Amino acid sequence: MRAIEAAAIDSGTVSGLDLMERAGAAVAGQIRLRWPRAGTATVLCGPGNNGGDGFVIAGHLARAGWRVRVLGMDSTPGADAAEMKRRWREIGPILPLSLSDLHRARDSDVFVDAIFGTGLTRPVQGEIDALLRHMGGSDGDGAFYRSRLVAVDCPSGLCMDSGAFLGRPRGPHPDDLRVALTVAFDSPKPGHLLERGPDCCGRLVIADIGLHPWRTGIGTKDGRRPADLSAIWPEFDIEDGRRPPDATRDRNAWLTKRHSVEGHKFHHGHALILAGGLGQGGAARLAARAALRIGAGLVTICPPKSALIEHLGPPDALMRRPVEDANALADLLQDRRIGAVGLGPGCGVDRAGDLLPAVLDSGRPCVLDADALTALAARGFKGLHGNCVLTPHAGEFARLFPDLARQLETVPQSGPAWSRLDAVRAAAARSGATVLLKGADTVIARPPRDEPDAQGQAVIHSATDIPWLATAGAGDVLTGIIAGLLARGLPPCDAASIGVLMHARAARRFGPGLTADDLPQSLAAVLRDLPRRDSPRTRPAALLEARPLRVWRNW
Ligand SMILES: NC(=O)C1=CN([C@@H]2O[C@H](COP(=O)(O)OP(=O)(O)OC[C@H]3O[C@@H](n4cnc5c(N)ncnc54)[C@H](OP(=O)(O)O)[C@@H]3O)[C@@H](O)[C@H]2O)[C@@H](O)CC1
Ligand SMILES: [K+]
Repeated sequence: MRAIEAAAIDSGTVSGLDLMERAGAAVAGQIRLRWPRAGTATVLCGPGNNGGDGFVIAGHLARAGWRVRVLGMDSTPGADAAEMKRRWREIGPILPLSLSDLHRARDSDVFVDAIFGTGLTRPVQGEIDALLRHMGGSDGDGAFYRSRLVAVDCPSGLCMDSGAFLGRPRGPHPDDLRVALTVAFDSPKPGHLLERGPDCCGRLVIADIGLHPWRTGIGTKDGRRPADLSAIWPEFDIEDGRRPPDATRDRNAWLTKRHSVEGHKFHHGHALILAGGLGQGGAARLAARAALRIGAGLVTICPPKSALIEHLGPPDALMRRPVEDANALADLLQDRRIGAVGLGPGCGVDRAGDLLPAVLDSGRPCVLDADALTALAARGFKGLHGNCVLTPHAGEFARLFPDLARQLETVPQSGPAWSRLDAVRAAAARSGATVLLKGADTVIARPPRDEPDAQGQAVIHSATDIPWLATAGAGDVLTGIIAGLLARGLPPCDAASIGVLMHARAARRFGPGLTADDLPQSLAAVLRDLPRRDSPRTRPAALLEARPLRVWRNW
């Protein structure tokens, strides 16, 4: 964000003051949309540009007839924020940013948190810490403030690179400041989407403050993007009322092609799902059904001979082929038409460990999950290659990368804090495979291509609105979706990120009461509703993602 902002200011087209004015106006506009009747507002302003935005908000609300109280600090080192402070002083006074002055403002309809934004570098301390804890609720009236709090860019104290509160143990904490509405600028930051971010930010509105030309590179001198924001924010995850970008519609057309274009089934790929011993076949069958639904032309489930009987029921579209051991699998994989392999769900650790070398030696794109990950943790990463996708949940991640998992648990003392994004990127670089760390805030990273120290592309898929997806077998379905997409020819990182997106959409579409068996069926409805190039009109409902993010323009 800093790089994009700097590129915009360097171009001479906009000044920092312009951006601050647009940012403040956007927040004031959102407040007036949510609280249409002018009331009483208390604006809490910190020392930096976040505080500068606060002075602009105060001015806009005052001109709209609100009774505005501003609590601020003596020191405002930045020139832009100092100018906005000076302009506010022409309208009204600035009271000290203290707990006692906050208590005197209990009659407010709205409290604006403009204390710290993206510039937070260390844990908040002293009087401001006490004030934030009070509003957070551990020793105050949290529910009272929460329903009235609007955060500028983020709730103060939250690190925007990680979604962790600096100076606090990872995970929910009674002191965490949670707000009703967060208005952030241009793009969501990782901290809005990871860890505590989704819960603490409340409703997240992304305000467009005119930085698009510099985000996309149109406005920069060399046409380059100053930062690759798509790395953290897949564009197809936004619902902003516009037509989806062409790339999204092309992708959607590709996803649904299997169902609309004539072609030989082998053109759509052949996925192999390896299954385990008798009585363990459900997980692999869930994966196989999902691979079929996402459009793989052929899917074969491969249990040992003794367990074949378990797979003789529906779905009839599924092919069965016994695979006794690694040699039999290596023979089978001589067939070049087999495009991808799924290994792990219900396989048993011993069998997964036995089959793993044959899968890896074949060089075939593969998804390694569940028991395959346990086997991998025991044998090490040798043989993994760029076409492998690992899909660990937190526990499996800790077994595979214990040091990275430990680092994720330490109390962050300075910003930017080590984040899930950092951890998964490091895991991808170390293992040489695409790594997908499952959770409500899923992170996917692919290994850096050339330079060993470079960071590979990464994607965050934050979906805290579908808690019912945490159900037995949901992970097995994800394995199957990704295996199906790999078989159809998608590169591993795309297969993983589109797979997670479709998986979440299927769950959202079905709603509460979901079991993993319902997911493959629900996928069909999701595919049917994808807006395509040939769609008569876009269907915003199909674009509605994780937590609805709205892009709002006011300039
Ligand atoms: N992105 C955009 O396009 C636009 C962004 N805009 C806005 O700018 C915001 C970012 O502004 P920012 O960089 O000035 O940082 P901000 O969060 O205000 O605080 C930094 C100050 O706090 C201090 N400080 C830090 N930690 C501290 C602590 N624990 N305890 C005490 N002090 C601490 C730090 O001082 P220092 O670390 O040097 O001691 C510094 O003085 C961004 O969130 C958005 O609202 C819009 O105006 C325009 C368009
Ligand atoms: K803030």
